[in-house]
Amino acid sequence: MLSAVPRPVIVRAPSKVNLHLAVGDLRDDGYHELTSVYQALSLHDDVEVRDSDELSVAVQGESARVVPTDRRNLVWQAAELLAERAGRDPRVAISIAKGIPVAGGMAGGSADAAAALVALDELWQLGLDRADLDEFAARLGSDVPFSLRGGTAIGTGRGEKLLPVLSRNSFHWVLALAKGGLRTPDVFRELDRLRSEGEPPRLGAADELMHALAVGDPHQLAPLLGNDLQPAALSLKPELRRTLRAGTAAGALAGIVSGSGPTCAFLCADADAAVAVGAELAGAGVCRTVRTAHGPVPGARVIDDKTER
Ligand SMILES: C[C@@](CO)(OP(=O)(O)O)[C@H](O)COP(=O)(O)OP(=O)(O)OC[C@H]1O[C@@H](n2ccc(N)nc2=O)[C@H](O)[C@@H]1O
Ligand SMILES: Nc1ncnc2c1ncn2[C@@H]1O[C@H](COP(=O)(O)OP(=O)(O)O)[C@@H](O)[C@H]1O
Repeated sequence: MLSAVPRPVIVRAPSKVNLHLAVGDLRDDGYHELTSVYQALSLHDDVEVRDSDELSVAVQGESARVVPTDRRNLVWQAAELLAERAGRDPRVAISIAKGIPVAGGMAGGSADAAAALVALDELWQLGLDRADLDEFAARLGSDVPFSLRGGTAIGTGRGEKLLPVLSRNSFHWVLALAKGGLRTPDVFRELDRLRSEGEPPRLGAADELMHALAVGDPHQLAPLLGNDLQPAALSLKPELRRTLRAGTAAGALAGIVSGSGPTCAFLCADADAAVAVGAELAGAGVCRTVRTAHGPVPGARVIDDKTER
């Protein structure tokens, strides 16, 4: 009798934008204390896992060339962690279809790590519960727990301690993808340098922003978006100032640098406005390429095939 070959598992994981990113002081462990309100966006990566003779990683799509395919890739580390827990060898071929810009401040690597955890739990039938997955996620990176959970959430600690945030309606975004990336540690370091020289203004509490999310009104939300890392990202990539100006000139309600950048995220009044802003921004020559997206969307989840929407 033929033994059944387990089918590959495909998991889709979202990108994120930080609607509010308040950065506190540098801790002894090298991380900064944060308050981050995350929203998961429809721009996504798909991660496929299948049984194989050895662990391997392949990457296609958005800037695939610059993504490592060895132990430096977070999906490799996720596979080793889960295999150790399951007491088995990580013999699995992992294939990543990237839609999320690499080193773009949109948590692409974290999305892939979260997707790999969910996919391998399914492939290897480990039956992990939410708490187990959260713990593995936090070991892989500060943003990975949010990539698992998705939706809209507030993160504290180094960003990994999450609580859901009530958010009504969908919000519509235009994303301006930059030429080249920014390394997250460099951006935090630049913020520390700017703070040692003077005091770039620090964000206050997120209460008003949370209220605007609960109401679901993009006009109310727009002026409340804020990111303490933005001055540092602009200091390292001054050309982003032009991108931000061009987005609001094109009709966006507001524009911010996404997380550690250099992607700029523009909040728009509705889906039609996002298409119009995207078209104008694409013609303005202020970024590498433009995408539209909406949020919130779910966290990493198994899908039947990559054509699923
Ligand atoms: C800034 C944020 C905002 O959501 O994401 P990105 O915009 O890069 O996607 C996150 O805090 C990034 O999360 P993630 O990319 O998972 O970072 P990690 O791998 O945990 O940390 C990479 C490095 O960033 C710095 N780091 C990260 C998180 C934190 N709270 N304080 C820090 O100082 C540290 O130098 C750390 O060594
Ligand atoms: N699966 C992955 N996808 C993208 N980058 C990855 C991945 N695994 C590890 N990396 C490394 O992480 C760095 C940060 O990538 P990414 O997560 O896309 O950006 P950000 O931290 O700005 O959101 C990349 O430059 C790359 O070297």
